[in-house]
Amino acid sequence: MNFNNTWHDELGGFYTALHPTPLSNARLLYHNAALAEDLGLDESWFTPEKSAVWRGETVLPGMQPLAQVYSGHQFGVWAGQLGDGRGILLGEQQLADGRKFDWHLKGAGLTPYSRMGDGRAVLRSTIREFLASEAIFHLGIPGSRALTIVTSDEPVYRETKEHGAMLLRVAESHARFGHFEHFFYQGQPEKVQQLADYLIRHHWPELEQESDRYLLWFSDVVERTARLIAAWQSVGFAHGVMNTDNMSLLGLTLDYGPYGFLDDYQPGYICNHSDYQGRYAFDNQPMIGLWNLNRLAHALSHLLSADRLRQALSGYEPALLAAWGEKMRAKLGFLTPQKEDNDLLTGLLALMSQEGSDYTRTFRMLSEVQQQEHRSPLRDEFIDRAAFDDWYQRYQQRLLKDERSDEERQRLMKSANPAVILRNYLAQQAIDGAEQGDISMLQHLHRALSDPFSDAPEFAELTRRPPDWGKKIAVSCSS
Ligand SMILES: Nc1ncnc2c1ncn2[C@@H]1O[C@H](COP(=O)(O)OP(=O)(O)OP(=O)(O)O)[C@@H](O)[C@H]1O
Repeated sequence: MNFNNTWHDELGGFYTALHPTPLSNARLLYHNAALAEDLGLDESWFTPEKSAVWRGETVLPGMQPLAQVYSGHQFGVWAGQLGDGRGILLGEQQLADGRKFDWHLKGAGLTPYSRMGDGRAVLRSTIREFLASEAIFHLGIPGSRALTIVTSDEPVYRETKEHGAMLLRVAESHARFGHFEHFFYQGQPEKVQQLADYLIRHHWPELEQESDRYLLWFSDVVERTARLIAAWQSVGFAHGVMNTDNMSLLGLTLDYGPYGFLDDYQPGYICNHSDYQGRYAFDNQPMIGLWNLNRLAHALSHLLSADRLRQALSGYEPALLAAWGEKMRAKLGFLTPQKEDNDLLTGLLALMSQEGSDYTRTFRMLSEVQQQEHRSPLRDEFIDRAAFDDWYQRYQQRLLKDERSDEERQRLMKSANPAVILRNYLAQQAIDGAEQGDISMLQHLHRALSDPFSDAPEFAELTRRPPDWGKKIAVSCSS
């Protein structure tokens, strides 16, 4: 196991070095065996004796634990200094194949950036983050991943008393838009440049020798952000807290808090009950991505002229539309683009919104349709049958244009339309069980989310439409 910490070695002034503070009577509750294997960790790493690292009681050779400092805009307002208030970057794992992963322990105790917080995370939010990061990863969307969940007897107070917990999260990088904002607003443009150089050196090495490297790099950040948000929109994922301190420079999904996957298709869905204005509503995400990129561009204004920043930002909308269009065409089973595709897509989405159709189930049922099939079982899901029939007839005509077999199209559609998603009420069942010491639902859900495009009968009950109470679970920033 090979660890170092380049953030520590190359970015003095960007962090405070410190160790985690363990929880009382902490124990490993669950670990991600598939991820462990990918990271080269065998099962012996998860015995009680060797779990001290997951419990924050020890660090491995080569690790240099630290809390990063960053700032950010929260809910559209400059929030000033934030930083890792409850997370500690333990070190960076270097894998033999050249990949590199930050190991970050969330809920690891007080840091100089804890402000009014207690430095802790609770079991509920830790399980939510674990499951969501796995769900997103297996849907093929970039994001951090979760390796271990540690629970404890330490009481942590949110709305009620909860169990203190820790999550070991891995990500290619934890660099955030807020890192640049921090040094820009502190009047330290040389640090902005130092960080850009560091990121290019470690994550965009192919640009290092380019005279235009800052423009090329920022343009790629813009594109990655656009592609990430297009991917979220296609699977119905609402992040919930797209503050600039949660925006990854590498285009990863970071910080799974009060997120929600769409149940009913409501374009204006607000998953975060602390988001009173609906700033982070589902259909606002593409616009917020650009707003956040504009904040980042401002923080880079010593590195690039206003014209060049604008030039890079102008790539956002086309990149987002191209990525979203491609994903939505796959969801509809269109193999070669045709001019009527957009109308068919907006027609279906309008119908779904009017009817409150389940976003995931509707597309999955559409994946079963056969060419020239006059009556699809999907019809029974709609109250306005005439409107559905009209759309369906046009859809059938469109399918004929691809001249491919049903089998080929259905294969494409079933790899774009998941059967299982992480519905809030399912996550809540896993939490309720784990809080009583029963992790069977957590395991079951984790297995299902690891294979979201399959029709495996053992997961059939997870693909049902949620009960009404399940759609109303309130999720807030409290974590
Ligand atoms: N319980 C807490 N104690 C101390 N600081 C906290 C606590 N909860 C949140 N913070 C800090 O408040 C800011 C915003 O919190 P947010 O929930 O977005 O981040 P987070 O979930 O703690 O961390 P991350 O973004 O690394 O996943 C961050 O600086 C975070 O470290």
